[in-house]
Amino acid sequence: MLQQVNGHSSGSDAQGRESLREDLQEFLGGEVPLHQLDDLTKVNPVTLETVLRCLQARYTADTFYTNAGCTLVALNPFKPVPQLYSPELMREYHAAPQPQKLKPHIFTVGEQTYRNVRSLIEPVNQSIVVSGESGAGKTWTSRCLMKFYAVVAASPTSWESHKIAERIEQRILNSNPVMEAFGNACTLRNNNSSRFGKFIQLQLNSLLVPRDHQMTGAAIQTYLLEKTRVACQDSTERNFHIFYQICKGASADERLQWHLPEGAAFSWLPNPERTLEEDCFEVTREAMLHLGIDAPTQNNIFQALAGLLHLGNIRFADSGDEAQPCRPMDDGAVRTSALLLRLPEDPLLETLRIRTIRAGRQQQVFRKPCSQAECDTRRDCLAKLVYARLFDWLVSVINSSVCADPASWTTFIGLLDVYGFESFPHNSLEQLCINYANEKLQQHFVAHYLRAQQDPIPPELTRLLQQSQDTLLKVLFPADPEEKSQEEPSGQSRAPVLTVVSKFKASLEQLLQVLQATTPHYIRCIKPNSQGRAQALHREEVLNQLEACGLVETIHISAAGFPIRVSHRTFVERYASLRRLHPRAPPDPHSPSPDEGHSEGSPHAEQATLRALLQDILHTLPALEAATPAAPAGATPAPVHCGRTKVFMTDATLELLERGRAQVLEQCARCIQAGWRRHRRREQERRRRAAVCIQAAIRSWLTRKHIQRLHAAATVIKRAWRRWGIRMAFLASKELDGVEEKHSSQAPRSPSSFPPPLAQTKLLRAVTHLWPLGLVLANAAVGVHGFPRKLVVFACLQLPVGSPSGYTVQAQTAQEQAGIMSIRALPQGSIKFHCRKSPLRYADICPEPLPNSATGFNQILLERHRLGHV
Ligand SMILES: Nc1ncnc2c1ncn2[C@@H]1O[C@H](COP(=O)(O)OP(=O)(O)OP(=O)(O)O)[C@@H](O)[C@H]1O
Repeated sequence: MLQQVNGHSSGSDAQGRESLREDLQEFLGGEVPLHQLDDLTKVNPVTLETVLRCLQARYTADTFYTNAGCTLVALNPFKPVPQLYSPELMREYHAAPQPQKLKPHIFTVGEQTYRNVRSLIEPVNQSIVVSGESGAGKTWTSRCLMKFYAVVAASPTSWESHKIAERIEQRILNSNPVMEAFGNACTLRNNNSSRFGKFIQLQLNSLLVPRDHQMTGAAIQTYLLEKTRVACQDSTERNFHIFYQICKGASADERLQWHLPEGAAFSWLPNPERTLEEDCFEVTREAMLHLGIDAPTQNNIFQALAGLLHLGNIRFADSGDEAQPCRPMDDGAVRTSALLLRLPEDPLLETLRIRTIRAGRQQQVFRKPCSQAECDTRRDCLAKLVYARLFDWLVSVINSSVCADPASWTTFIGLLDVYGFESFPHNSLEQLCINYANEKLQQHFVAHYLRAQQDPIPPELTRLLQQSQDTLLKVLFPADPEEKSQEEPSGQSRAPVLTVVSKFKASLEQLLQVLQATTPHYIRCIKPNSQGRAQALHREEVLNQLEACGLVETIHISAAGFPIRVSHRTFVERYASLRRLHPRAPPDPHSPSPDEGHSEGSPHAEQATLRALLQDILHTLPALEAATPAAPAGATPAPVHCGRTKVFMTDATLELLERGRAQVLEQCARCIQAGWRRHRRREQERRRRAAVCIQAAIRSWLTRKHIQRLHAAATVIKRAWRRWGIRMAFLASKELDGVEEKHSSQAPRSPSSFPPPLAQTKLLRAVTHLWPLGLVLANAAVGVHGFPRKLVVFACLQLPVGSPSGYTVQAQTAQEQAGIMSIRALPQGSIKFHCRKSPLRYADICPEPLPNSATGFNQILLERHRLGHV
């Protein structure tokens, strides 16, 4: 039953029984299934066997990444798992509040480094050391990490800067196929094995948007290209991919031009019949084009490579006489090689066969024919020299294409893809344990490898290549006198060897210096089987790798120890704000201060102050733990120890501190926001009041001005109106008087016609008081006629009845009467009737009534002589 439950096959051997016992234990104990253990530190007990079983269970469940304390273990799936590297997943890890809570992944490491850079905690720059044996997946991992940064560190600002970033990212990704074509080869262990070490510095810029770092460029540094592979390959392996690519992918024209006929055999091109997915010439060409290597330059490069292939076909036959140079077995190979490398044929042959020796004080030159073996070595050396320079040149071209201006980047994340051997940047105590086995291997490797690389270059080879007419070779081998003197140090035969070694040492030291100034992260790639088969984990092979990399020791140290170590200063700088959460009571003034006894500013005083602050911070930990929602009651306190210069803690403690810090920062942010809002509101209110004040002042000023203008205008109008009124009154009175005078001058004057002053007064009174009655009577169309009417009128007007002939009330037609509004008797004896309409011009529009005149209506004179007709 157990076998069915756990899916293990039965076996009679001891291993099978052991396995069964463990299964039983696991089953009865109800432990978490092994494949669900995300961290190898949780495996109990931590032994090679249990770690291996856990990895195996996870591998079977298609779970390829597992944490091992500070290291991420990556099992090579040996099959495409697209959903594991999709941009969506990259974004998910990037957006997660706590990526370490997600499933272990290289994106967790990538995101952690990116966040560390953004947090600006020293050391800000980060490095990821990807290690593992050949074929374990280091290059794949580095490539995925580059893609991850290309996605998450893309510019979100302007469209233009986004495009620039995209272009740079594309170039960085394009450098991969080129580097792999020229630097990778199919080996026994890996079809696409990197034959060089690589440190990629991804340059990030935070100048545009602080705290949002974007990838602005990259710099690639390569180490120890295995150039011997150009001329010496194992019969089961292959040369660098690029040689196969040009032989298989060249067009008919190119074949002609490069002298690569179909099916041609080259001794430096073993296993040409094996076609790999890496033999993609078009992809390499396309990528080269994107990196700025144009078609003619590419042509030049491929022609030189074809020249090297033909060089490899040159075979020498022993002359049998030491004094005679060896004879080439195939003149055609020499000719074609010289043609493609654009070298003079005879000097090429001579350089390969004859050694020049300078000796004596006068530096006399001796020419010594080489043995057949020496000729072969010189030929190989020539090829290696050309290929190594070409590779370096390519790297420099890639760098000039992807490297950002130093002023445009502030931080970097370094990806170290170390091949074949281990190279951790820090060699502290646990690294000594972890890497002990690796150091042994590395020692062996370096000793072995360096011996193979100690490529003395005969100076005549360099001189020969400087004679080439080929544009590319001229660039690779400039006739530089300085270089010449370096490579030809007047007969000191060991000097070139020392130069090569010291160059490698210097570049390695430089790399270690760079790494030591960064925060390192480790990814350990494990190869489940050497055949590259999916779903197959060979226990022995994996066990060897686990042992070699000291993974169990790493887990022990991570589980039992304190993998996080931070200097006092950094710790205080980062977590000082935690004291806000739980401030301690002020110190007793009578108790001695921590720096008492130390002079101010002295290192001791500073250390004492730091320690006091440190203790304050550490005292907040229990409260922080209690505030954690998931914390079980009575949980053990977070493990942390304060050393002499550093604070030692576990991942859990770090997480707790970080959570507390985030809480404080949030509170501070809220406080700042509230303060800012208050300040902004006050400022707005102040501005509003000021605006109202200004508006009121302007309005009152405008109103005053308006009123002043109205006043001035009114004065002008008043004056004009008065003048006009006076004029109109004058004109009206003149007009009325003129008409009257005219009539009076025409009428015969008798003494009785002049009423006495009393009559005049009465008449005026009549006009004033009785005219409405008179008006009524005068207008009465019916009832009163003839004399009675006349009498009524005269009585109304109180005119002297004795002189009725003196006044006449004219009877008018009905239409004319309708227009009469008033009657006026004038002393001269005439009566004026005011009508609605009048032919008079000025009297009608006179604004002010004259004294003794009716207002508002026209006046019509009744002529005296016509009064009799009434
Ligand atoms: N995560 C992965 N998913 C799918 N296949 C992978 C993965 N990692 C590695 N591989 C496969 O394993 C092969 C070897 O990987 P890679 O070239 O990265 O190994 P390496 O450690 O760089 O080897 P070397 O040191 O020889 O260069 C790849 O060609 C690929 O087929």
